[in-house]
Amino acid sequence: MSEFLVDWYFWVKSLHVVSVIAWMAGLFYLPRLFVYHVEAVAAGSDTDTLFQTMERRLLRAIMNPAMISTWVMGLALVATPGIVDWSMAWPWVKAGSVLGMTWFHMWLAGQRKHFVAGTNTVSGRQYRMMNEVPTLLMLLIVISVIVKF
Ligand code: HEM
Repeated sequence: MSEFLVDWYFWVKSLHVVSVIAWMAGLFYLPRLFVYHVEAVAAGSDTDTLFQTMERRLLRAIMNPAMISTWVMGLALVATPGIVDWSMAWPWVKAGSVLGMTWFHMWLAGQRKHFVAGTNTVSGRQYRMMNEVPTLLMLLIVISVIVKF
């Protein structure tokens, strides 16, 4: 198994980065959709239904598969011999940050359900502020994995 992971290292890492790009696109875009949904759309209108469809498809067709693939490829890289040195700080910073990113994904999925049920209480301003969470975590993750402090 170790030999297999070493042989496929660059392919696995390429798929990891491609999955990350798709996941991050959704993590940045879905809160923006929520901002417009809460500020400009009347509950029960045709536009409300349209936004709910866009949000459901973005989450189910892009973000969920991309998150799973990011995790699977990332854990395969962790299991590849010689890649992660747990005595350094960067793997811990990255691990904490990806757990934070996964929590943010789950939070967005929960908010989508609130829009469907008509029970959303989060304002457009709060969604704008939450939109900074993936930006900060992405900075931490990319610096960790490239600078390797
Ligand atoms: C979800 C769990 C994740 C795990 C377990 C994971 C793990 C890893 C590991 C072990 C590497 C290999 C490092 C190396 O080859 O030296 C890596 C590479 C990389 N990861 Fe992740 N990662 C995850 C999520 C993410 C996320 C969310 C991002 C971006 C926001 C990200 C961005 C990258 C990048 C850009 C690289 C390539 C770095 C390089 O080759 O220099 N990863 N990841």
